[in-house]
Amino acid sequence: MPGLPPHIGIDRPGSFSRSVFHERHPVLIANLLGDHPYPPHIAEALEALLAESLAGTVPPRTPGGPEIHTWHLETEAHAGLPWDSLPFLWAESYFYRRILRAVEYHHYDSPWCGVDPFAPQKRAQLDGPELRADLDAYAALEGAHPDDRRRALLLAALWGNQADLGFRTDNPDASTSAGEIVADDSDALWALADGPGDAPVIVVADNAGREITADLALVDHLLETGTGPVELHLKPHPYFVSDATGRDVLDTLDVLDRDPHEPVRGLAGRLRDAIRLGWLRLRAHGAYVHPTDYRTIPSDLADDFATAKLVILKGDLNYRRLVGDRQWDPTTPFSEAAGYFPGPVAALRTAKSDLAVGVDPARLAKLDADAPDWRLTGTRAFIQVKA
Ligand SMILES: O=P(O)(O)OC[C@@]1(O)O[C@H](CO)[C@@H](O)[C@@H]1O
Repeated sequence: MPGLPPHIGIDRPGSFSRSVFHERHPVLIANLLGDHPYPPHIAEALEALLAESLAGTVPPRTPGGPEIHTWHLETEAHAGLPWDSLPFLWAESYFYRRILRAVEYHHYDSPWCGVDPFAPQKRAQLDGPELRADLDAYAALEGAHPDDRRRALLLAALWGNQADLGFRTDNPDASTSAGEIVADDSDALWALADGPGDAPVIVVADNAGREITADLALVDHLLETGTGPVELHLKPHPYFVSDATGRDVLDTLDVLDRDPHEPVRGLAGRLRDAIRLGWLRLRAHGAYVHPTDYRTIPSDLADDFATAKLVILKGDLNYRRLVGDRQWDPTTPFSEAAGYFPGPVAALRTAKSDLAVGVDPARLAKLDADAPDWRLTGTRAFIQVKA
């Protein structure tokens, strides 16, 4: 779009975005082949997709699945281009769409129809010791001062974004503890969430497992302290390894139900009641798996965003789609980069890609000097608000 910085691409040797394709994706495909007894034709399709994405061009064929018209137009606009020349955001999104095609996720007459290729990885995190520790910490908040509890729930949802399994594909030992918050507009976030009226607060979820668990605890708090309903927006199908779908929310509630801590079981019970009563609305929308940024969201979703009390966008990919996955000067004010968004918006994100906006210039200089890879390690976080 005119007036915006150029897209982040995947062509520059040594860049993070290129490493996602050349280092992360080979591991990702190997994980899928190890996790499932795929028959030869599916294994070959996955290997062919990997080879094509490393050295080939975009074929003219529209990848199957829902919203075929959108994907037809997107494919038409990019067919014949070398993968190397594609914008990072578009290329990644298309890559995951093609994975679903390769594993026949949307093929009604395939036994693999509806089998989430990433389910084994998601299940492992739901059963893992890190989630156990998170739930212990949640239970320990019982009786905490309301301000401390509120802060703890917000920070758990923020740092929960470190647990994204796409990032962990080639960073298995990445830190899982809280790091530095580069921008903290949390007062503005609460001022909006606590505002009067019965318009919903919308939480646009990111990852399943530890992150959605923390998000659900935050949603419960928003329901308890707010004056309107909460909408939790989910992906309509698997995407970017650990992105949360409706199925993942139900699996998470089952895990919470079985927890030894009463406060955790109580959380699950309140959330189930809220869903039944319509206070918590689970929603999915095709726009969340489009290969484009939120400047081009469909009008029905834009209208929902415009009338919400606040939209909380979780995670790095939502951040990339909000401000645009572009070569922004990191000191560009957040309110400028996200100024077009149709309503009040808050981004909660740990930095796991090159993109950053709204960084104070003195802080930027220090971050760049102290830890040149600070944008990529998930150890720096952002809470940014555009009212
Ligand atoms: O949205 P999330 O889960 O926070 O992060 C998505 C992510 O894993 O995908 C991209 C690279 O594959 C990066 O933006 C980031 O590391």
